[in-house]
Amino acid sequence: MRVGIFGGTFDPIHVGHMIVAEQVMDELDMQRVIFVPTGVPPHKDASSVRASAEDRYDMVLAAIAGNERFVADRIEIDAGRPMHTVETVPLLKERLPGEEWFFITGADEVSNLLSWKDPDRLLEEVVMVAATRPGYDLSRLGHLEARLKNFDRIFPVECTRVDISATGIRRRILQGKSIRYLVPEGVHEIISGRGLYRADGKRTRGELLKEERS
Ligand SMILES: Nc1ncnc2c1ncn2[C@@H]1O[C@H](COP(=O)(O)OP(=O)(O)OP(=O)(O)O)[C@@H](O)[C@H]1O
Ligand SMILES: O=C(O)c1ccc[n+]([C@@H]2O[C@H](COP(=O)([O-])O)[C@@H](O)[C@H]2O)c1
Repeated sequence: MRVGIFGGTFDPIHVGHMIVAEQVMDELDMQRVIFVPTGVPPHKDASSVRASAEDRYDMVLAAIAGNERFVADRIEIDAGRPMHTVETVPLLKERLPGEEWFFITGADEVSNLLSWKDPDRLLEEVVMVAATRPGYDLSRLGHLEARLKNFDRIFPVECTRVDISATGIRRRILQGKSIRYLVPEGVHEIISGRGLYRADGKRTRGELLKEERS
């Protein structure tokens, strides 16, 4: 069985992630994609993560609902401490069935691979899939070739490019703008129902302005 691991902060998970997961799965004939939301991020300031790990996990569950090949795993959330991918991957491989393992990332993230913990060891564990993302040219990966023993284990996959980012979605919410269709419907319901990413924790600026006017 071919399995893809898709790690991410998913703050929130959005349609860009779903397109990458589906198209990489299809292109590489994977039977399963495991979404692994970061608990305490190993590579960025924890305070830059806006939603709680539980909210982000619930949004991942809502996003993958209805796709029997997509599953989610809490390993990094339950750890309650930073986990580098090179630590997470062997634990998942021990616990779950699978013969061929891949780690799915956007091309932007792969181009930073030298700053990850033990990238060459990670590339022994998984083939790293670099999914195309608007604004990130795959030729930018060339600089890794001389620096990584296992550079040939990086596999670019051309995906439909959608210029959506979690940062852009959070910004739109703060501006009181709609994010409908940028995230799966179930994720939209969680964000609006729980008032996630709003400046006041409850209503958007647009909603407050509408209330003031009425
Ligand atoms: N629109 C997209 N197209 C291709 N890959 C994407 C896209 N959005 C995110 N990714 C990839 O998905 C993985 C997880 O991304 P992450 O959860 O950090 O989302 P993000 O949109 O990049 O978030 P942020 O804007 O907060 O940095 C990363 O490897 C990232 O490169
Ligand atoms: O292991 C590392 O050193 C490492 C450094 C940077 C990113 N990652 C992983 O890459 C995935 C995508 O990260 P992000 O910040 O784009 O959500 C996520 O699973 C991170 O844990 C891992």
